[in-house]
Amino acid sequence: ASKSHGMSIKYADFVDESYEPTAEDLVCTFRLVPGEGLTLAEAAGRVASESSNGTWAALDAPERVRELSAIAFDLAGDADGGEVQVAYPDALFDPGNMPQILSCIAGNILGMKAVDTIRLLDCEWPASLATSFLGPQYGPDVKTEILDAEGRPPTATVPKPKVGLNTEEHADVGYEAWMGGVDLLKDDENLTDQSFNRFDARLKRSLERRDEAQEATGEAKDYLVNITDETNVMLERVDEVAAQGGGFVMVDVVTAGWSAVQSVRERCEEQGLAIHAHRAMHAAFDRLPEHGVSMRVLAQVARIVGVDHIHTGTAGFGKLENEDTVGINAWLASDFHGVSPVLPVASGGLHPGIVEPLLDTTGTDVMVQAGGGIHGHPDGTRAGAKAFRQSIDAYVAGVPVGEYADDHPELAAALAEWGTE
Ligand SMILES: O=C(O)[C@@](O)(COP(=O)(O)O)[C@H](O)[C@H](O)COP(=O)(O)O
Ligand SMILES: [Mg+2]
Repeated sequence: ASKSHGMSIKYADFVDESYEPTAEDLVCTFRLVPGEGLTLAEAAGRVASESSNGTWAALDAPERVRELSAIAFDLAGDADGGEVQVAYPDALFDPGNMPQILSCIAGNILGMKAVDTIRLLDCEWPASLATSFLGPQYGPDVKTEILDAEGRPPTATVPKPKVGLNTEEHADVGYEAWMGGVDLLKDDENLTDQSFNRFDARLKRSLERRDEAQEATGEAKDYLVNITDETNVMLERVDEVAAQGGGFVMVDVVTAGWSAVQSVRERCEEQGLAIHAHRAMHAAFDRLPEHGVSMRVLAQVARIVGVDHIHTGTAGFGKLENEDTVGINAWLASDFHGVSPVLPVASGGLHPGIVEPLLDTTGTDVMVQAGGGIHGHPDGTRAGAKAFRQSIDAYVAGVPVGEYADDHPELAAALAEWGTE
């Protein structure tokens, strides 16, 4: 039977340099190096085609199918590489389904021979897609709606060693840190439900100690308990945290996957819990500048799906490589189709001596987390927590940290131990 629709679509049809995107388009910016023998336009056509509704063979398709095709435009560069914009009509997507959207814009195209390397750098999201998800329930409002951290960065601490403490030891570390002035105890990413520190017992005992510390300090305290596991288990744990009087859950959003995060977000809506997003494995996507998916796009996805906090790095001050912390934080706080902002989290190698340059760079609308930078304090956890809180209080008061340490011995000991770099 001969081709009947009269409309054949081939790679070249997916490029229109003069295309003007509409408000209904999802516009993605890619950095790519064309595969051998291809021009930038030829590679861009293949990217737009394969990430929307085309393939390598010329196809016969009715007009209405053609309307779902993406368009590559605004090509900047040459056969050695460049940046390409691709506009996807929102009708291509399944609103409220993040795995489907990512299967288009970050799917097979990352493995095509038509490009030597390709990186999804940024997205301009249409309101139709951005608002088809729940978005954050609290965002930065956790500072006042759940915690007593108005006008300052909330602080969190991960007990270190990362895993191995038993339930009582874990809750003790929490109590000491809370008594020292930290707002949030946080589980490490690899602490879930191991036999030496079971989830249920850890949750119950940590919240009991939290209640004691709240009583003693008069300040709201809470627990970023790691619920990451199989989705149904995570949903049960959301209910358990709410039943036990916790205000937050922590989810490793990259390893758990966006489908699971969406389900947890729905359950947290019912239970009124805030979601702390850890991002272990993000570097598999975003570390190499010429390939993968940028942390900026991962942060956009996290905001749209609806986490309240997400780790975005330490702007180069800590122990981990980070990309564009300040730019990503600015986007997480920006106006975005009425979707709530997200509170960025600075974490990884932080200690009281680098809080000042960090906040000078990021501003104070961040959460700051220190594990080693508190529990490694020469005088132990409570002194470490005090020193960390003192470095925040010094910054908010506008007093140089060295000067503040003059009459804050815990801070002085931390600066003596780790310096200010
Ligand atoms: O395991 C760790 O390394 C941490 O608990 C920090 O511990 P320290 O405070 O002891 O360094 C966090 O998981 C990282 O900060 C995550 O990286 P990011 O924030 O970049 O996602
Ligand atoms: Mg960790």
